[in-house]
Amino acid sequence: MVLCPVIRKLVSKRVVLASASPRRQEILSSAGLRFEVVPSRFKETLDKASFSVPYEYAMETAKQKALEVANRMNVKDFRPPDVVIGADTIVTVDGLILEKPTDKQDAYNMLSRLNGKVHSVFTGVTIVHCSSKGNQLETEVFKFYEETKVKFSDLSEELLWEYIHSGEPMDKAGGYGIQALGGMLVEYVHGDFLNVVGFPLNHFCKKLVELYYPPPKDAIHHVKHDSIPSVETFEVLSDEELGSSTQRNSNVKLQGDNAFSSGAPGSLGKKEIHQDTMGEPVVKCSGDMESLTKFPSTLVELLDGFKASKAMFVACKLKVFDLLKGKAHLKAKDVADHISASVCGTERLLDSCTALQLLKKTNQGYSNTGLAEKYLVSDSEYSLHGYIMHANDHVWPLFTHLESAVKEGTNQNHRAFGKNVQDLFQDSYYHSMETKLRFMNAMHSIMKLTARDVATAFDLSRFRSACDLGGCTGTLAQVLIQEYPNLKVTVFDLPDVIENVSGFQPTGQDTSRITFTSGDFFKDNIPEADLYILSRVLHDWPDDKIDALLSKISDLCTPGSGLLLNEMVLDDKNRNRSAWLQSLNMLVQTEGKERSSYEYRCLLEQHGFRNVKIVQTGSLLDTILCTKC
Ligand SMILES: Cc1cn([C@H]2C[C@H](O)[C@@H](COP(=O)(O)OP(=O)(O)OP(=O)(O)O)O2)c(=O)[nH]c1=O
Repeated sequence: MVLCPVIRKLVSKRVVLASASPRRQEILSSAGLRFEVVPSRFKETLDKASFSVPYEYAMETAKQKALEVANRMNVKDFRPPDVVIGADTIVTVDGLILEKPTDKQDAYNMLSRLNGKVHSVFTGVTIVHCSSKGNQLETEVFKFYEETKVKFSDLSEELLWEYIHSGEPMDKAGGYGIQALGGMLVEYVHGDFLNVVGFPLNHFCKKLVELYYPPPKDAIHHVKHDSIPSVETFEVLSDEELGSSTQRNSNVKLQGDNAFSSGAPGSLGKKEIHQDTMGEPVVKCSGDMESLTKFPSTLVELLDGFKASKAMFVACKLKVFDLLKGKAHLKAKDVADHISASVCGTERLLDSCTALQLLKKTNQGYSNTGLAEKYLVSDSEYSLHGYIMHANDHVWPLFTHLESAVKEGTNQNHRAFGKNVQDLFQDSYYHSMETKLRFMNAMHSIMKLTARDVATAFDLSRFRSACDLGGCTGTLAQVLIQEYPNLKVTVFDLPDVIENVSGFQPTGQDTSRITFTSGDFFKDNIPEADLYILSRVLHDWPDDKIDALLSKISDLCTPGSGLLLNEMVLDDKNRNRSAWLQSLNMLVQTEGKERSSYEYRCLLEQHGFRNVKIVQTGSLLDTILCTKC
C-alpha cells in the first residue's frame, strides 16, 4: 500500500538509495518505494568550517554521496540509474557539528555535550535525476533539509556509560539512536521524528510532489501548504500522460468541483475521504500499486523481459556486436551476409537491439552503443559474452522447465538435457570440451566484472596467503594481488579447469604471486592459507556437502584466519531482483540455493566463524568476511 501516491511515480524508474543506513532503507521501503541499495563510498570529510550553516554541510555531504554512486554506476553499467537518493544526518549543539563517534570516549564526549540540553538534528537529502549522453553522466540535483529539535533529560554518568557500552551509539550521528535504547534519554522532540532516525519522509514526499506534479496555480487552493498534497488530485490536473490540455482543464474544473466526492471521473482505484489532522479533507487511495497505475508498465516490462533477453542472446551468438566492433557502421543486408542469415530476420533483430539500446541506427547503418562495445563484443576486456552464451545455451533451456521445478522442488537437468545430474560439474558443465570452455568463459566474464568490488569490499591487507577454492581462471586472484602487494594466492580448482586456464591469463601483468593447484575440494587436501575464498561455490551444493566443505576449511583455519564468501545475498524485503531471480536459477539447475544474510551468518557461526560482516557491493556479487575464532 502506498499512502503517498507520488511514490508510485517512481515505480517504473530505477531508483537507488546511496546509503548503508538500515534506518533509511526501512523508512523508504515502508513507504512503498522500490529501490536498490548501493552504499556511497564518499568519505564524509568536507571542511565543516567552509559552510556558513550546518545544514548546508549536511546537504552537500548528501549530494556528494549520491553523485559518487551515480558516477560509479554510470561507469560500471554504462548507464546511470534514473534516480539516486542520498542523505546525511548530523547533530548540532553549541555551534558544533556531531557525526558518528569514532570510539566510546568520543561517544561519551558527544553525549555529555547533549546532556540536559536541546539540540538540533539536521538531515540533508539529495534527489539526483540521472541521464547519460554518449556515456557522459548528466545530473539534475534537488536538495533540501529538515530540522528537528530534541531535548535530552539530565542523565547520570553511570547511565551514559551503560548506554555507550550497549554499542548502540557507534553508527549514529550524535552517538544516540532515538528509535531504540536512546529513546530513554530523550525528554521531548519537536519536529519530524523520522528525520532524527535518518530520513525526513514527510518532507521527501512533499519534494516529490513538487518535482513530479507541479500544480497549476488555480488548482491548488484547497491544499494546505505544509501538507503532502493529495497527488491523486494533481495527477488528474497536471500529468502529461493523461492527454491534451483541454482534457486536463476540464479535469481541473471537475476536480475543483468534485475533489471531495468519491469515484470522480478519471479517478483510478478506490478513493476514500477523511480529514487530516488540521481538519482539511484529503482524498486517499487504497488498493495495491498496480491497480492504481494508469498503465501497468511493470507488467509489460515483465511480459517482454524474455523477448528482450533472447534478442540480446541471439545477437551475441550470431556475433553481431563483434561485427560492428570499433565504430563500424553496417546496413542490415551487410550484417545478414556476414552472419549468414535472412535480411528480413536480421533487420528485425537489429531494430529490436536498437530499441533495447544495444545498437544505434543512423543513415550510415547500425553501430554498437557504448554498452555493447564494452560488454557484448566477445573479446572486449569486460565482455559478458561468455556469461550470455551460458545463459542462452544452458540456463534458458532449464528455465523453460521452471514450472516443473517449482512443482517438484528439484533441478530440471533431466528434462532440459535428457540426463540425470549426479555430479553437477562433471555431468553438467564439464562433460565436453565445448561445455567446459563455455562454463569457464561464463565464470571468467562474471568475475571480471565483480572482482574489483569483491576484492575491495573489506581491507584484506592483514592476510599474507589466500586460497581461492573453485577460483576457476584466477580472475579474482589477479585483482587481489594488484590490491594487496603482500598477498600470495593459490587458485584451487578441478584438474579439468586448471589444465585450461592458460588462455585466460592477462598479458603484461606479473602473476608470479599466483599459483594454480588442481584438486577436488571435497576429496583432496586443500592448501594452507590465512584466508580462504569461496565465490559462487556454496550456492551450488546441498546442505550436507556445504557442511562437509565448511568443516574441512574450519579445521584448517587457525584463530584469526579468514573466510571470504562471495555470493548474492537475499534480502528480507525482496528488493534485490537479481538475487531472487538467481535463487530460481539455482532451483532449476542445482541442488543448492541462495541464502539470506541471516542464513549465512548462522551457517558460518555453526562452523566456528565469528565477526561475520556482509557488504552488498551493488554489483552481481555480495561479499561476506568472517574470522575463525
Ligand atoms: C540522531 C540519530 C541518528 N541516527 C542515524 C541515522 C544515520 O544512519 C546515522 C548518521 O550517519 P550518516 O552519515 O547520515 O548515515 P550512515 O553512515 O548511517 O549511512 P550513509 O552514509 O551510507 O548514508 O545516524 C539514528 O539512527 N538515530 C538517531 O537518533
